[in-house]
Amino acid sequence: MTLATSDLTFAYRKGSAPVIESLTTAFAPGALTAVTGPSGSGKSTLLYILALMLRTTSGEVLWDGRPVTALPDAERSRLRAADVGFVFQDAMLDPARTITDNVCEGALFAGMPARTARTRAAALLDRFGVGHRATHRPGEISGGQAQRVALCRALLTSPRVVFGDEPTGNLDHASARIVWDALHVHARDGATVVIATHDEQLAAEADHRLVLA
Ligand SMILES: Nc1ncnc2c1ncn2[C@@H]1O[C@H](COP(=O)(O)OP(=O)(O)OP(=O)(O)O)[C@@H](O)[C@H]1O
Repeated sequence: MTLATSDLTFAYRKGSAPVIESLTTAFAPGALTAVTGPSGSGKSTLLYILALMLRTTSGEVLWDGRPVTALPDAERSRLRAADVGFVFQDAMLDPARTITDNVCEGALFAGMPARTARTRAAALLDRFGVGHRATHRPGEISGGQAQRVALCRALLTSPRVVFGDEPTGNLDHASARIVWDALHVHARDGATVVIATHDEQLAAEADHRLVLA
């Protein structure tokens, strides 16, 4: 899916200085774009806007050319559940639920049959080396393992769009490599992947770069 912004401006409060001003850009399918820029330049904010978690103050966000800003909340949630995977800097797993249940939750919300979700979850957990933790709870696994679980959750529906907000920020080099490469492979498979990062080495490997000031 092609994501685009047209003259996008965003301020957190009415009358306050915009965090993003008059941004017109596009993110193509089949490519990983690294969004870089100093702390506070609006990288996370841009991802939240593109993922329909925040609404623009003015300007438009286009999903495959369709304006999505003015859609009702329920429709925006439905689009997000159907098409978007999101990996945050912290894995943000539900501590009360098993690893498998954490991975499946969003897909079930998006309407995937439970049996399909569990089968896919098992395959993804195995692929990322955490299959042996499937019945454990988040408190019983390491930070690097938790982030791989979050990656499985983001990829479970094979979403057409995946965002990463500093997805490797808390990881050791080996785990960061696993997460980054998986996101890059997902892009190569045709998805639109947009990652905010401070990691210059990884950003240099991206297909495209958007630098916020
Ligand atoms: N919920 C909020 N309410 C008000 N201001 C906010 C909110 N979230 C972020 N901001 C402000 O918006 C600006 C952009 O923040 P954002 O988190 O998007 O930047 P960033 O480039 O991702 O930063 P970092 O690299 O430190 O994560 C900052 O000045 C920040 O203080």
